[in-house]
Amino acid sequence: MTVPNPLRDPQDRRLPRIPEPCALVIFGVTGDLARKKLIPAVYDLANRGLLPAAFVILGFARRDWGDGDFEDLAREAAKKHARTPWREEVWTRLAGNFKFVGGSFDDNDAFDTLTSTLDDLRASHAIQGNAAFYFSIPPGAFPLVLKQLERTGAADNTVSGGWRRVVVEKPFGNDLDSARELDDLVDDVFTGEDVYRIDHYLGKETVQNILALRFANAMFEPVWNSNYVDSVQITMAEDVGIGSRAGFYDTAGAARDVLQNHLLQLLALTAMEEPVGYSPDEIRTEKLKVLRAITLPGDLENNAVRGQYAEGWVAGEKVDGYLSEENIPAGSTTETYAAVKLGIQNRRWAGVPFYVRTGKRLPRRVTEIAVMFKKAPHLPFHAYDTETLGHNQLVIRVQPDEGVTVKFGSKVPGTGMELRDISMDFLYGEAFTESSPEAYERLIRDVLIGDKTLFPDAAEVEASWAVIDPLEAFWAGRKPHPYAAGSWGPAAADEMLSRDGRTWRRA
Ligand SMILES: NC(=O)C1=CN([C@@H]2O[C@H](COP(=O)(O)OP(=O)(O)OC[C@H]3O[C@@H](n4cnc5c(N)ncnc54)[C@H](OP(=O)(O)O)[C@@H]3O)[C@@H](O)[C@H]2O)C=CC1
Ligand SMILES: O=C1O[C@H](COP(=O)(O)O)[C@@H](O)[C@H](O)[C@H]1O
Repeated sequence: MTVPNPLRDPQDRRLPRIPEPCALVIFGVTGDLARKKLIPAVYDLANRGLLPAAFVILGFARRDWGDGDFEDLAREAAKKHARTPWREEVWTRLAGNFKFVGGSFDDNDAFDTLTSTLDDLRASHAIQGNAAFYFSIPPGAFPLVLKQLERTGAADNTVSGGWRRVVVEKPFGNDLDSARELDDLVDDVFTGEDVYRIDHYLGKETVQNILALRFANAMFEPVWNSNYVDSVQITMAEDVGIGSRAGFYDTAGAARDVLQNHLLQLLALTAMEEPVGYSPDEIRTEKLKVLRAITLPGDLENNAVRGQYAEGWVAGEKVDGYLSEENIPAGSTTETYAAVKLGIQNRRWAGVPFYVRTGKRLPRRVTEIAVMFKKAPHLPFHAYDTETLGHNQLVIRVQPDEGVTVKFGSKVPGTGMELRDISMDFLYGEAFTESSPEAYERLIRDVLIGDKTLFPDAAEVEASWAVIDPLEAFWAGRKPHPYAAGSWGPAAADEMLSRDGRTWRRA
């Protein structure tokens, strides 16, 4: 046992901390994310007893609503999407704490009303001046809402007498330049330490477990490098299409929507060095070194593939192609699939390709990180006995079958010496009685208690755009490869790996 160093591990994380009295202000409270994730997460926190006794949830949207209308929407959303069981008594306690302000982002009166509502709550000692502003709104509206919060003084924690924090959804910017502009603006309006750039993948239990797996054990780290690893495959596949998000999605595409953030964060956690301690700064320092060391191959023509789904069949159901989705402009060349080979220029990973792919309308929803090991340098068996042996694999199954799989060769029972690959599985559902909190539940609580460990900082976001920008520039003006909905993406993505003598793992 050593004396704890408060810089390396600033808090005892075994005990759940209850936030101070506060308000959570959600902009875009009628939207998809707020209804499916944020409001249910607030209910789950209440259900687990992790909200302060004095807590107000304040919704803002373009509706002529009273507090009761908002409460009705929230109840329906929580009942439908919460992870924890429905308990009427929990809802009853939460229910009196809903407030609603209606208006558009360019409506000064609405923001004045919002600010005076927060002032009244502080004056009545309901929230002690503490408030977190959650931007669950189209990314293009971030600057306007920031300016409104600046104009009204609502962002100013010296005036409010408590803390004022802001949670900015992804994508943070549209490229490196716009991310920098947004960084400047958000740091002007709030102080840097009060800005939470959210990437909900970091709130997933299985993603946090990457560091535990790698650094709490002795057996993985010695082989976690280019001496033993042949390649790494990171897959984020979705069976859904773009749903009702055409307006946002068509301006973004798969690379900006998830590659720039979720997938590069998964890559950073997989490839980073051991942090000095489990504190926000130490972890970000190591992730940032990886993000800055990422390179795109010179030959992008053969190593970066973008695709767009055409009509097809998913889970036995005929579905439209992207171009027939509601509100998608005719002839759109936005990609719904992206696959790219990345390198990491450091001693640990030089020469190891990281193949990263994501797509909508693929056969099933699965996110995983597969570390593919090199083949054994020599086998003392006959070649015909080992025909079915592949690479050893360690697969971190992020979702939906949360767990870890290790794949290795084993003797087939019998008198001969035939070898075959087998799998050893760790399943969360079998190993733990505790249920995983939903990512947003974890992250909202972190915002309210002021823990930034799981939030990327400006430098990480900028380093990620520096990877994506040249890719987008290369793709500009090129048509994506069509792929049938329900397939694993364009043939060009398979060819990309086969040129390297590899195949995609069947996820
Ligand atoms: N949906 C998802 O699965 C995920 C979304 N995100 C991010 O979350 C954010 C929100 O996404 P999502 O919920 O899907 O978006 P939606 O389009 O479903 O919702 C947007 C919300 O913003 C409101 N809004 C838009 N314009 C204005 C305006 N001028 N004035 C007032 N309110 C306005 C809408 O209100 P109104 O009802 O009046 O139109 C609505 O409540 C985005 O940044 C997205 O990238 C991140 C991860 C996942
Ligand atoms: O951020 C986003 O993530 C969702 C997928 O999230 P998951 O937790 O269900 O894996 C994706 O559908 C959406 O396009 C993207 O904006």
